[in-house]
Amino acid sequence: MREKGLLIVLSGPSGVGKGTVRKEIFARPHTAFEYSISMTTRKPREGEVNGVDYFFKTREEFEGLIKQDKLLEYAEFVGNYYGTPVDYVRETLEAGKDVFLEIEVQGARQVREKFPEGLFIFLAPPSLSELQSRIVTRGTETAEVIQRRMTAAKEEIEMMDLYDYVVENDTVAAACDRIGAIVIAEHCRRERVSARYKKMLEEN
Ligand SMILES: Nc1nc2c(ncn2[C@@H]2O[C@H](COP(=O)(O)OP(=O)(O)O)[C@@H](O)[C@H]2O)c(=O)[nH]1
Ligand SMILES: Nc1ncnc2c1ncn2[C@@H]1O[C@H](COP(=O)(O)OP(=O)(O)O)[C@@H](O)[C@H]1O
Repeated sequence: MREKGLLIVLSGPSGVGKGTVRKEIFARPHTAFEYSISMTTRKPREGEVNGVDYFFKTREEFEGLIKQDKLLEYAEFVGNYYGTPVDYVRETLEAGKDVFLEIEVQGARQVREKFPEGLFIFLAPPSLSELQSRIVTRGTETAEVIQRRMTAAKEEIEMMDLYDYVVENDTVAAACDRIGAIVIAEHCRRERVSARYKKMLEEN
């Protein structure tokens, strides 16, 4: 039987650089993870494409998905719903491929309950002031939303101890290198005790 893929969850406060780091990871030539595109009720930002950045949904459509149990997890974040399509994740893991989720912390906590064997990585800012300046520099939010995101960020940072690893996003390249190294190490660690090796030993 083929090994199941690894579920990799990258989370952390808004504005820490999750999207930037994720894009860089997928731009690197040797990345073999499958990115799970989320559903959201947020309006597309300039340049965002439906089915590439997100599947953009109305509130009614999103609530329909919740009722039909089509989401592995979902959360309401700063007034919008965000959620992970469960069928895509399960099918891709069953096919033996690693799935990469980039989600906020409430969602990551729900995934932890359903997939405790997942690999949970918290992306941390070098400091709170650096976090604020990244949200401001991005320029996509109003002053009021920035303030709400900063308040949320402080609570989110308190949850970092629940993760398997904390990666500081000082530079994007270094953060991506660390995440790549963690995934390689986790594969080695898990395969050491995997069913495949146990079976080989039994057969000999
Ligand atoms: N729980 C959950 N959070 C998500 C999902 N997709 C994206 N997010 C998170 O929702 C938050 C807001 O995303 P977005 O509006 O794109 O803004 P940005 O990531 O802060 O630029 C971010 O922390 C994302 O990581 C999802 O499927 N589930
Ligand atoms: N390592 C970094 N150093 C400096 N700026 C960064 C770094 N990582 C991300 N940024 C910037 O911070 C802002 C927020 O990043 P983003 O990826 O949108 O965060 P998130 O997805 O966690 O909300 C963006 O303007 C991005 O260019």
